[in-house]
Amino acid sequence: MDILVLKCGGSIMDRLSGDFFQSLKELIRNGIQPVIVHGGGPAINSMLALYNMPPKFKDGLRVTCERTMQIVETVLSGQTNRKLVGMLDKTGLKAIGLNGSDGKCLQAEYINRQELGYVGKVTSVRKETILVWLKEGFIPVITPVASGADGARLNVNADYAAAAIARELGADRCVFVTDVEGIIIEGSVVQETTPGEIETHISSGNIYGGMIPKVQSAMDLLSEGIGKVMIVSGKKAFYSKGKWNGTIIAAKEGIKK
Ligand SMILES: Nc1ncnc2c1ncn2[C@@H]1O[C@H](COP(=O)(O)OP(=O)(O)O)[C@@H](O)[C@H]1O
Ligand SMILES: CC(=O)N[C@@H](CCC(=O)OP(=O)(O)O)C(=O)O
Repeated sequence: MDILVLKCGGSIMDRLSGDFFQSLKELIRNGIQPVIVHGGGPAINSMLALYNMPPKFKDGLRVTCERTMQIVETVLSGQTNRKLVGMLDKTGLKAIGLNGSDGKCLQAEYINRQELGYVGKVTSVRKETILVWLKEGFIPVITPVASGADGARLNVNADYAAAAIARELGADRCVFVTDVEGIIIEGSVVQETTPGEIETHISSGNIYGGMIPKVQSAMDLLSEGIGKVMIVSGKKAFYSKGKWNGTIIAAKEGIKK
């Protein structure tokens, strides 16, 4: 079974194009089984604003108090996940929404409870909860909320959640869908890059902000044997007529997309 883990970023969630869904259809026709993990940072920020709660981040992770955690779960699980499952359904694709804490699919530990509150790092993925749906021909759509050992819900960065899921499923490919066409350096989309080049671009400030958890996850996955990691845009086709569009990050040069 060829599995593709696709992370859909909050930056693009409301702007996913018809071509994006056509790409998914073509992949499925070619025997690839997608698993989707979604984000939703901007939607969480909008809901927090309604409660006059300014968003706070530390090293790219949301500082999450108990009240914020309730809002994170309400927005991600109750709105974003529903919306995405609805869009897939409308396109004629069978999808099933899962909260990461359903069936203890995602288990996590606190990263630093004092500094970040209810923020987790995935420690294990119960893959049966995902595989059971794949076998039935559904696309699992997973919200990055995990169960902590103490029963608390933990907020997990969606890029890292997608990487943990790709790793556990032994996915063939992990694709980060975002609002840019790939890694852009000096105004041009890079077609292919390697961990060595990425480290240089991070040091020079050419890769920054929300792109960092994606390339960090990519480098971790490559070192663990997931051979193909991509950054693609949700505004256009990321796969069409058997060809991939976007940046491929490969362990060494010359890996075909
Ligand atoms: N070198 C780069 N190439 C492209 N985008 C970059 C780069 N460095 C930083 N970024 C930023 O990363 C953003 C994508 O990350 P983010 O906003 O967190 O999206 P998502 O919600 O999809 O995870 C881009 O919109 C861009 O502003
Ligand atoms: C701990 C942490 O930061 N969690 C993220 C989860 C959502 C997410 O990752 O959404 P994007 O993919 O849109 O960034 C958050 O609360 O925003």
